[in-house]
Amino acid sequence: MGTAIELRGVDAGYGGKRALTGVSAELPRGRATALLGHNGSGKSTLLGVLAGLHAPWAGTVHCDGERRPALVLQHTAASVALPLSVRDAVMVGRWERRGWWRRTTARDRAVVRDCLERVGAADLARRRFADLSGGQRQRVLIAQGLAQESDVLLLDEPGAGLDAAARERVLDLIDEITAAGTTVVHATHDGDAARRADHCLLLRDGRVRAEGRPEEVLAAPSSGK
Ligand SMILES: Nc1ncnc2c1ncn2[C@@H]1O[C@H](COP(=O)(O)OP(=O)(O)OP(=O)(O)O)[C@@H](O)[C@H]1O
Repeated sequence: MGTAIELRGVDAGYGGKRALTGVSAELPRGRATALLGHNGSGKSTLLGVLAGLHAPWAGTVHCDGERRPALVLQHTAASVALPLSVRDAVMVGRWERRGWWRRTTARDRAVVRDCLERVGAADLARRRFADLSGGQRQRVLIAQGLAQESDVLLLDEPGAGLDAAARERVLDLIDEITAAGTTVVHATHDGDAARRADHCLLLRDGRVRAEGRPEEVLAAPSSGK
C-alpha cells in the first residue's frame, strides 16, 4: 500500500486570504480518503492544491504518478449551457494529454467507452449531458476524471444534491475505483461516506484537526458526524 500523497506544512489561500495553515498528512495509496470539515474549512482548497490548481504559499506536496491528479467537480458546477453529448463530456478528460485541437484517436475513443462502462453509463453515450439527472451527470463527470488515467482521482462532494440511491451508487463506484488501484480523495459532508472510507482527514478553519481511521476521526470533537 504505502503513501500516495504526502503534504508537509502546506499553507495556501486566495489573494491575501489564508485558507489552509500548516497542513501535513499522509494519504494511503489505492485507498479512499474522505476529506471532512464544515463549510469553509478548506476542503475544496486542499483538493485544488492537490490538483495543481493552487500553488501552495509554503510547504510541500508529493503525489503519486507522472500525471497530475484528476479533479472532478460537483455536477452542479458543470456547465449545461453547452450542447455536449455525454461522450463529448468524457472526451474532455483526454484533452490535457492530447491537446484539444488534435483529432481524437482510436485509443481516446476506446478509453472513453471503457470509462463510461465503468460508471454504468455506456447506454447514455449519445444523450445530451444537459438532459441527464444529477446522479447520471455526476457519474459521467467521474468517467471524465477516469479518462485522464491519473493515479489519483479527486472528487469534490460527489454525493452533494443527490438522492440516497444515487449517493450510494457513487460510493459503490469509489469502492470499485480504489479496488482497481487508483487512489481516491473525496470531500464530503456525509457521515456514511466518511465511514465507508479507508482513511479520513478532518479540517477545521484550514488546519488538520484529526487524521486516521474513520472511527477515530469521526469520534473527534467538531467532526460534526
Ligand atoms: N475563490 C476564492 N476566493 C477567495 N476566498 C475563497 C475562494 N474560495 C474559497 N475561499 C475561502 O477559503 C476558505 C476555504 O474554502 P473552501 O471552499 O476550501 O472550504 P470547503 O471546506 O470546501 O467549504 P464547502 O464545504 O462550503 O465547499 C473559506 O474561508 C472560503 O471563503
